[in-house]
Amino acid sequence: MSRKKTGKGKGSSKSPKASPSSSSSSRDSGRMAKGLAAAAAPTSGLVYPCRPSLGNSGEFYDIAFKVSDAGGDSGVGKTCLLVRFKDGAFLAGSFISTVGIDFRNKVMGIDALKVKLQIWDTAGQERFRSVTHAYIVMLMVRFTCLSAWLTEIHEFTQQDVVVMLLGNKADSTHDRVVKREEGEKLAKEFGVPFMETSARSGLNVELAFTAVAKELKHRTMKEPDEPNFQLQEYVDKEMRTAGCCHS
Ligand SMILES: Nc1nc2c(ncn2[C@@H]2O[C@H](COP(=O)(O)OP(=O)(O)OP(=O)(O)O)[C@@H](O)[C@H]2O)c(=O)[nH]1
Repeated sequence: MSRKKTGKGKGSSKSPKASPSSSSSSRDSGRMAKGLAAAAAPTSGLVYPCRPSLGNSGEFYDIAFKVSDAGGDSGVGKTCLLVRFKDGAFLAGSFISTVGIDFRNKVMGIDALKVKLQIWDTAGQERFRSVTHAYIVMLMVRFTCLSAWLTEIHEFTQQDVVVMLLGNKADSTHDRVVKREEGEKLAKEFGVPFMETSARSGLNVELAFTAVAKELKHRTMKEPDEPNFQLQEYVDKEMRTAGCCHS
C-alpha cells in the first residue's frame, strides 16, 4: 500500500522567512499542508546574504538561497533527488506522491564560502504558484510538457529565475524521464542547461546542486566587469574531468 507524502497536520504553518528569525526554528526540514502553500511562499530568493549566520542545523553559512525542484511532473523523482542530495540515500519502495510542499536545507562549500541551499520540494500539482520567488527551478519534466512548463515558469516566477533541466532516472532504461540526446536537443532549443541525474545511483546529484549554488553565488557576488558563470560549461567540464559521471 502506498502512502501520501504529506505535511498535513505536521509541523507548523510558519514559512521559512527571509530573515534571521527563521534560523531559530527548530526544524531543518519544514512541511506544509497544501492549502498553505501559496501563503507560505518565500518572499525572496536570497534568504540572508551576510557574514556567517547559524542555520537551524547548527551549521554556519555565509549566504543562502531558495531553490525549487518544482516543475517536475508527478513521479519523476523530485523528492528522491532531494533526499539523495541531503542525506545521501535513496528512498526505495512504493511511490508516495508529495502533497503540499516541503523543504530541506543543506550547506555546501562553494569557492571558500558556505552556501546554504534551502530546497523546496513541491507536489507536481502545486507547480510554481507556491514558489514564485525562488531563484532557481530545477525541472525534471517529461519533455512533451517542456514548453508549457517554461511558459508557466516565466509567468509565475521572477524574471531572473534560473532554470535547469534534469533528466532523472538515468540509471534505468525503462524508467528514465528522457533520453539523453532528446534532453540535450530540447534544452538547447529552449536555452536552458541540461544534465542527467539518478537519485538511485547518485549520478550527478551533488554536481547538479553544486552548479546551481555556484550560479547563484556568482550572480549575487560577481564584480560588474566579471563574465557570467557558464553553468552548462561548468557541468560539461566537471563530467569530462570525472570521466563521465559524478556519483
Ligand atoms: N530507477 C529510478 N527510480 C527513481 C529515481 N528517483 C525516483 N525514483 C522512483 O520514482 C518514484 C517517484 O519518486 P518521487 O521522488 O516520489 O517522485 P516525485 O517527483 O517527488 O513525485 P510527486 O511527489 O508526485 O511530485 C519512486 O518510486 C522512486 O523510487 C531514480 O533516479 N531512478
